[in-house]
Parts: sequence; C-alpha cells; structure tokens
Amino acid sequence: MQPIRLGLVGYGKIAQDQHVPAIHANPAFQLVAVATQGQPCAGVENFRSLGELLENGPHVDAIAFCTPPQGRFALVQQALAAGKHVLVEKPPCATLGEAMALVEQVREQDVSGLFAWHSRYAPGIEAARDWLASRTVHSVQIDWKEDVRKWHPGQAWIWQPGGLGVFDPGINALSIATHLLALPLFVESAELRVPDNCQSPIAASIKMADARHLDIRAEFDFDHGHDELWSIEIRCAEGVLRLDNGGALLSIDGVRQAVSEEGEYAAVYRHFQQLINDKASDMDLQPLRLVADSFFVGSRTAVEPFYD
Ligand SMILES: NC(=O)C1=CN([C@@H]2O[C@H](COP(=O)(O)OP(=O)(O)OC[C@H]3O[C@@H](n4cnc5c(N)ncnc54)[C@H](O)[C@@H]3O)[C@@H](O)[C@H]2O)C=CC1
Ligand SMILES: O=C1O[C@@H]([C@H](O)CO)[C@H](O)[C@H]1O
Repeated sequence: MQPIRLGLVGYGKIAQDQHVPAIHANPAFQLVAVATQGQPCAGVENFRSLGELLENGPHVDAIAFCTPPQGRFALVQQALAAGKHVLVEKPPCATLGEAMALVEQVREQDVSGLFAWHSRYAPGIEAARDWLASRTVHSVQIDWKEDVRKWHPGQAWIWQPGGLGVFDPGINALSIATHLLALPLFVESAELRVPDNCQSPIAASIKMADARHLDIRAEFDFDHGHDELWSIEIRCAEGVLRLDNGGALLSIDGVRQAVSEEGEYAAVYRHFQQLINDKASDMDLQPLRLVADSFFVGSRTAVEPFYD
C-alpha cells in the first residue's frame, strides 16, 4: 500500500522533537516537503510558505501543522481548499471561532481532520479512562507546572494575544480531564496572573465543575522549577486515581499500574492514519472552549515582568 505523502508546516521545536521522528518511524507516512520560516528540514524539499509548497512542491496527501496558533487558521484553510487531510497541533487555532470554522469546513469536505491533543495519547490515559468508567468521581485536582524557558525558549509568540501563555501547556491537562470525565466541564472562576510585559498569563488558578457539580481545581504555572509537575489526581468513592508525568504514569491508591508502551506522537500519527483510512475526523473543541471561558471569566492580577 502506498504511504500517505505528508507535508509539514512549521519546522520548529515540536516538529523536530516529536513530529518528524514519529513520522519517520511510521511506514504508513512519507514526509516529502516542509514549509517553514526557520531552519530547513534535512532530507526533504523545503519551502518558505505553504502556498509555495502547494504550488511548486511534490504532491502531498496530507499536511501536519506545527506553527504557532496565531495565523494557523488561514494556513489550515489553505490546505483544506487544496483537498488535503490535516493534522493540527494544539491549540488548534488562536480563537474558538476559527477552530469551529475548521470543524465545519472538514465536515463539508471529503478529507480527514485531526486536532492533535497529544496528551490524550500519553501511555496511562486509556487505562485511566477504563478504570474511571465504573467509578464514582468525587473531586479532581490538576497541577500542571513547567518551565517555559525549557519548553518554549525564545518563543515570543506564546506571550502575545492568541499565544495562550501558561494555557499552552495547561490546555494539555484540560484535554486529559475532558477525555477522562463523562460530562462536559464548565469554568466557574479563574484567576490569571499576567506579567506586566506580557499579553497572556504566566500562571492561573481555575475552578471548574460539571452538570453534577463535580469539584475540579487546576493550578497552572509556566515559571516552575526545572523538574516539571504534570499531575492529575481523581478522588473516587472506590479509591484514588493519579496520573503523573503528563499521563505517562498511572497509579491507583498509590499502586503503579501497567500502561501502554507507545509514545504520544507515535499514537497521534497512528490515529491520523486510521482516520484517513476510515474517512473520519477527530476535532474536539472542548479543551479550547475551557481556555476561552477561563479568559472570559478570569480575574487578572498583574505580576512582575517576564524575561526569557
Ligand atoms: N514546545 C513544545 O514543547 C510543544 C509545542 N507544541 C505546540 O506546537 C506548536 C508549535 O510550538 P513550537 O514548536 O514550540 O514553536 P516554535 O516557535 O519552536 O516553532 C514554530 C515554527 O513555525 C514556523 N512558522 C511560523 N509561522 C509560519 C508560517 N506562516 N509558515 C511556515 N512556518 C511558520 C517558525 O519558523 C517555527 O519554525 C504550538 O501550538 C505549541 O503549543 C506541542 C507540544 C509541545
Ligand atoms: O504542548 C505542550 O507540551 C508542553 C511540553 O512540551 C510537555 O509535553 C509544552 O509546554 C506545550 O506546548
């Protein structure tokens, strides 16, 4: 069977760290062209823009988007207009309205679309979801803390409007929580701590609930120490489930559980391949809606300036 010929837009940190290795490791895909404004990608044809790739480059069946969220909407629309399947990094767009429009456009076309909430593919997530399916959840505590200088060095876009600030990693925790919990979530209140020289928060405290008034708290911090804290603790009538290391580790009542051996991005591309084969799409908006609602109802507190 012929491999899916793939283009990639935005050859930056996550493309180099995760996407290209995962693509090369999956024989169902062949990376044939990259459009990027930074350093070129070795071993494929490189272009300065998606338009140039589509017009002058080799044929591609699908395109992976690893650009910043600002401006991504127009790029994905360009690919859809050319009849390409699309894999879109999180957050899918800079606004909820743009993401909703992409869902509609994919629905109207004979292509597959994937909003790649990569943390949903962490090794412990499906085992956690299976355990929770028959349990009664009482409360959820999310702690998602990392060092922006380690994970987004020199990336000014993350502090600009549409860059989300600490919600750029925080949205990963929200993508896990919304994947694990049965009912839609709502933001009840939020406190956003915004550096004087930034347009988006460096830390946030969020209180959420579902229609049954489940108590869900989240603490996000982008100025955390070198050792990340990416944990979700779910207290149930039957015991305590805990995900650590971004979902790579799962424990029940303190006992480590068996998890998948597949990496996040290997699973993301396997899922994309399956969607294309099945002529299906997977474009969940809920994590982005929760971020938008946090910005709607969040109180702002100014904090000291941030310097990279
Ligand atoms: N940094 C990380 O650890 C992770 C980042 N992500 C997500 O991946 C996305 C990208 O993040 P990073 O790779 O860290 O950012 P980055 O700033 O390192 O890379 C972005 C790349 O896009 C290119 N670019 C920007 N506009 C373009 C355009 N119009 N056409 C072509 N190329 C363009 C830039 O030249 C740069 O190479 C973000 O949405 C982020 O949330 C996801 C998982 C982890
Ligand atoms: O999506 C993201 O993941 C973190 C980090 O790479 C851990 O996976 C990063 O801050 C954020 O963009």
